[in-house]
Amino acid sequence: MNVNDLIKNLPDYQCKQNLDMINIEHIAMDHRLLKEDSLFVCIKGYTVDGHQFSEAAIENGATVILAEKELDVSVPVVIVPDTSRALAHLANIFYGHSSNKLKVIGVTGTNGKTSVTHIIDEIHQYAKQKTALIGTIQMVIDGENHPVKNTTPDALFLQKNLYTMVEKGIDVATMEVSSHALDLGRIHGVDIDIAVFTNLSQDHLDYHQTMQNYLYAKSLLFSQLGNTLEHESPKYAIINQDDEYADFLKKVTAQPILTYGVQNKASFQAINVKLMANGVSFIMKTPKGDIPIESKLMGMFSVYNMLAAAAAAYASGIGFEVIQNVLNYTSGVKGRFQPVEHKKDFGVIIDYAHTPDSIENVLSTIKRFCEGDIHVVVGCGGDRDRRKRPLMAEIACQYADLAIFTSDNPRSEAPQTIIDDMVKGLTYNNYQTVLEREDAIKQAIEQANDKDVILIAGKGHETYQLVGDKVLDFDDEKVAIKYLNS
Ligand SMILES: CC(=O)N[C@H]1[C@@H](OP(=O)(O)OP(=O)(O)OC[C@H]2O[C@@H](n3ccc(=O)[nH]c3=O)[C@H](O)[C@@H]2O)O[C@H](CO)[C@@H](O)[C@@H]1O[C@H](C)C(=O)N[C@@H](C)C(=O)N[C@H](CCC(=O)O)C(=O)O
Ligand SMILES: Nc1ncnc2c1ncn2[C@@H]1O[C@H](COP(=O)(O)OP(=O)(O)OP(=O)(O)O)[C@@H](O)[C@H]1O
Ligand SMILES: N[C@H](CCC[C@H](N)C(=O)O)C(=O)O
Ligand SMILES: [Mg+2]
Repeated sequence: MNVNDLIKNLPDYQCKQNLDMINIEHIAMDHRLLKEDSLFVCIKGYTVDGHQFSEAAIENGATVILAEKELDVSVPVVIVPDTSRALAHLANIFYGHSSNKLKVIGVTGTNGKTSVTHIIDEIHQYAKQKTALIGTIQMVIDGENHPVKNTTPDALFLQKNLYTMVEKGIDVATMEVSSHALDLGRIHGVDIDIAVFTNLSQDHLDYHQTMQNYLYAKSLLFSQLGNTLEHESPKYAIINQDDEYADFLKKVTAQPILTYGVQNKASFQAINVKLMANGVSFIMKTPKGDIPIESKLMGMFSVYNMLAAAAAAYASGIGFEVIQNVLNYTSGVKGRFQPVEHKKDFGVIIDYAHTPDSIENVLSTIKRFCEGDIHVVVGCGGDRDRRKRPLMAEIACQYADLAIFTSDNPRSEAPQTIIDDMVKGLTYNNYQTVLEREDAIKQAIEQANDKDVILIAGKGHETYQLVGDKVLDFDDEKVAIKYLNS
């Protein structure tokens, strides 16, 4: 593609060199991944400044550079005020506005994004549509799995893969949209058709500082949903009516709104909810009548996730028979309220709860059916919101009979400091601290009696422990099975 054609719509670029003869085959933001005839985009990151790699990028095949300042290099430099912002738009143009050719469903909220996106994807698959899924665990394009670094990838990775999806004939792409992604503009240029809000509670204050900023970041998904009703297919905002921020988000969007909830009247409302030891049942009131649901998923939070997914699927044009069938058979996502198979007479559940609200939801769900004691093994991530640490510990002690505080991805922090932050000011004494996660799981299992339930929280599907710069193998399920069988 000719570089002039690529950049001509950028509002505020400057370039002293002639770009007429420069055609590029690729765009790259990492000099290590460059190919011949590439545009290299210098991004000022949190760790390093990509501008320092411009020489190396030229050696690796860059024929033009997008930067935020003049560079003394041998190829033309296009200067823009913000390369990240520009990249999102250039990648969208370069990859042929692929999101316009697909149905894109974006799900945001503190908890439940992975769970809801999986149900939405299952519903579309059941309706015989070709689907793609982007989120915390992986990216899946028509059944093929690809690893991911982020819950919502950077704009370049995202646009490139939306293009691949179009090439592969994907009908609908469902993606998690994190608050970081919204704040950093990773989805600028992505034409979202259906935007779903799960809930908002405390997390990521290391990044956003205040709940107000965090809410504002989440709201961008809804304000960016289009400002008119003239679209090829109608757009929808799907909003949890029981969340305290529902009314704010409804004002943010100009698009038609479908609400869901349990406590408040909503387009999709669950009534007669029964929370059982082996699932949930409820009547789903919908714009087209009442639908009984009997699901294997556990807890009130799963009722919300199913309502959100059902509303999104309805907005996407899927019939209620399909929606009902999928809600009745879906068995959830790896590491989300996942029972560990073993022969002992107590239960072991692995769950990705890593926020105060999700820990509370999961523990209160277990409390409903547990006939013995509840033990919880939990830690808090390093280099993440410090303010959630004491809250998570407090809730663990409040709901569980025994809480074992341990490590969960300490990253650059000292594991003991994180645990100290958790227990500082705790008025409960039903806890132990065990630095090594493996020892914590072992001790929880050794202390369990018949009918007890052990919740191993925080890591869910993760198969690693991030310690300093190291990625160490660690799988809660495997470790639990090792001690359950010994
Ligand atoms: C804070 C943050 O968002 N960081 C993201 C950012 O990394 P960074 O700013 O540190 O990048 P950097 O290493 O400084 O590099 C700057 C530039 O130089 C380039 N570079 C770098 C090194 C080199 O040798 N050559 C080179 O060209 C890089 O490709 C990049 O373009 O850009 C990277 C590439 O896009 C992201 O993977 C990375 O996410 C990190 C891994 C991360 O942990 N992010 C978290 C905070 C995050 O975004 N989380 C959300 C939500 C999680 C949730 O679900 O709750 C998410 O969506 O994942
Ligand atoms: N609707 C919900 N409300 C509150 N808690 C939930 C909800 N759905 C799931 N959870 C809890 O939150 C945990 C994480 O769920 P899930 O992975 O779906 O969330 P997520 O929003 O994708 O998280 P992340 O931000 O890490 O990607 C689950 O293991 C469960 O404990
Ligand atoms: N996407 C979340 C996941 C947290 C999971 C937990 N295991 C941790 O490391 O804190 C984050 O990066 O904040
Ligand atoms: Mg997720």
